[in-house]
Amino acid sequence: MRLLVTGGAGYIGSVVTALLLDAGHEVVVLDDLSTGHQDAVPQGATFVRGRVHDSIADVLTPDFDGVLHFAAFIAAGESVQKPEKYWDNNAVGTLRLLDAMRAAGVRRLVFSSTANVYGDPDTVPIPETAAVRPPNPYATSKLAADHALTGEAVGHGLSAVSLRYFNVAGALRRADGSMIGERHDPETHLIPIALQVAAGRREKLQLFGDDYDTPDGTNVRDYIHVADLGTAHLLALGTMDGPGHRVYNLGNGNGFSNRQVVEVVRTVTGHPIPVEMAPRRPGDPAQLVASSEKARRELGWTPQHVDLATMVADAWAYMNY
Ligand SMILES: NC(=O)c1ccc[n+]([C@@H]2O[C@H](COP(=O)([O-])OP(=O)(O)OC[C@H]3O[C@@H](n4cnc5c(N)ncnc54)[C@H](O)[C@@H]3O)[C@@H](O)[C@H]2O)c1
Ligand SMILES: O=c1ccn([C@@H]2O[C@H](COP(=O)(O)OP(=O)(O)O[C@H]3O[C@H](CO)[C@H](O)[C@H](O)[C@H]3O)[C@@H](O)[C@H]2O)c(=O)[nH]1
Repeated sequence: MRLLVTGGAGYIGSVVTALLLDAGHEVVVLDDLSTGHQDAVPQGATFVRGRVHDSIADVLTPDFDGVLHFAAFIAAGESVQKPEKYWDNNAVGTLRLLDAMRAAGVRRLVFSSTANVYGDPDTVPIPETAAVRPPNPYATSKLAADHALTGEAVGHGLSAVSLRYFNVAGALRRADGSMIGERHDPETHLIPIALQVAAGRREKLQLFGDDYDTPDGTNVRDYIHVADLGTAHLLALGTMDGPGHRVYNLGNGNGFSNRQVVEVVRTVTGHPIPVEMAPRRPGDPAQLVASSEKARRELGWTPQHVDLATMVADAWAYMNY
């Protein structure tokens, strides 16, 4: 297929681009480099620098078979302080993409949604049928985009899949020995921050809140290896023929508290990780753990790297690569 990847210079988009190229697809990456890196775009992809809002109508010609839409701002905490930044980039950007797809007659779309839309769920692990209670503007902006996809499928025959990623970690090891991984600046995610402490690039890690209703009081998250996440995109693309919008949760069904994550980082790196308790970060749900039964059943998805220590080891190898 000839595919457009928005956000393909970012962490997950660059990994998925590599997997698409390895599978024989032709890939054009559209990215404004607002948080991504041009050197992260895998060799073999065509790179176009541009913002979705301004460039998508020119880039998306009718010869494309589909779009994978990763371009977004991703920091849930920041979104509480700057909601307009998230609504504009994540919700409005997706509307502009849908306009361009409609105009060009391109019908397949795989969208990066998020576990964050569930907020504080009634049941854990969380199925796709759970009530959505987005706890911050990042999550509301992503949920709005999900709803826009549903309307587009009904009104205009779009074939769309929203993949609701839980917490993505690790790095891709390619056949030639090269690696692709997470390189956010500033970094906001727990595992890479803990690894920066291990590497001596930060003095300590702040843990945001230990008074949640969880076993040790810190937030619980479900971590998924970026390579397994990438595979799900290829499987989803293979199932998209007719109109409709499907949603899949992608996680491993194992919850790790923030304290447990830090312990795994200590074990894997062999470095002490000094921790300082800090107040809660606004907009953080207490506990997010996935049920991915639907993805396993309908997409035939079977994650291969379910061990958190493997994800941390791969992220650590990438940091030292
Ligand atoms: N990282 C996670 O744990 C996680 C979890 C759930 C969902 N997601 C979703 O996955 C997607 C990718 O996340 P990531 O961690 O790779 O983030 P990232 O910041 O590494 O990548 C996003 C990329 O999109 C580009 N971009 C942003 N806005 C753009 C725009 N308007 N036009 C063109 N390019 C634009 C950035 O330059 C960057 O390269 C996002 O949509 C995010 O919401 C991520
Ligand atoms: O320095 C830090 C960084 C994070 N945390 C805590 O670690 C946990 C995980 O936080 P991350 O920022 O690593 O990840 P989030 O769970 O907030 O969100 C991530 O995963 C979501 C899906 O669950 C989203 O889609 C989002 O893009 C992505 O940032 C949270 O309890 C957070 O408060 C700390 O204690 N200290």
